[in-house]
Amino acid sequence: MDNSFPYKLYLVISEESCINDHFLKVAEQAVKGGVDLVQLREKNASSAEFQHKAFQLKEILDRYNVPLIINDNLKVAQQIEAFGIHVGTSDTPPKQIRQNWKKVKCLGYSIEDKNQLNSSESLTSDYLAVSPVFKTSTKTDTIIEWGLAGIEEIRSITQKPLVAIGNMNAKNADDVIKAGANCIAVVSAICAAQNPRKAAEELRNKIEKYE
Ligand SMILES: Cc1ncc(COP(=O)(O)OP(=O)(O)O)c(N)n1
Ligand SMILES: Cc1nc(C(=O)O)sc1CCOP(=O)(O)O
Ligand SMILES: [Mg+2]
Repeated sequence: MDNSFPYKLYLVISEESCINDHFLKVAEQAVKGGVDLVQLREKNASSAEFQHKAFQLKEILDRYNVPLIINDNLKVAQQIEAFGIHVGTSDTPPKQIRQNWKKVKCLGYSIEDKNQLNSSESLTSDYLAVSPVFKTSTKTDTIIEWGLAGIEEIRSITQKPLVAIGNMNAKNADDVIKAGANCIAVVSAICAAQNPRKAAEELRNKIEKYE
């Protein structure tokens, strides 16, 4: 498998998803617990607010050498010199991102349909997100639910690193890794936890058993 994507536990964070503490504190605790990649996903913020939050978050993550991915917004990603960007089928397509951001180090793309898998958009991406593995109330504008069989099928078609997202938690993380995912991405399992560090540790331990 591709060494250029060594990440195993991916936190997708927003200010509003952090219900028990400030999002910057949640992110730092999550990193201490074993998160090794973070995405800032602010669907309702203005670009200026998004950029401000991203700067603050990047300052913390840089101390731990944990890369920051920006959701959707190429300008914000470039302005804060993020590690990368995640886009889906309704966003700026990956090839266009590459053309406009030559220095992008990590480009993620959501897979909602098998037909996307051998497309040039997927081929130019650094990882593919299985979107979603299981239905989740955190994001409801999705099409299907891949399930474990879906991960296995995607795994048989592509060699790209696969990120599993959608209702991921410490109970299902091992099955998802066994099915062929390389990395688990979570929102609520960490952002809504009473103790984000402990929640991250639990997930990390589960994942590492299958490394
Ligand atoms: C790691 C990861 N996987 C999937 C998504 C979803 O992206 P997208 O389909 O573009 O939906 P929005 O997040 O923009 O609502 C993601 N953000 N991160
Ligand atoms: C940001 C995101 N993208 C998804 C996709 O299916 O592409 S599901 C999702 C939210 C995942 O939240 P939780 O861990 O709380 O289920
Ligand atoms: Mg998007």
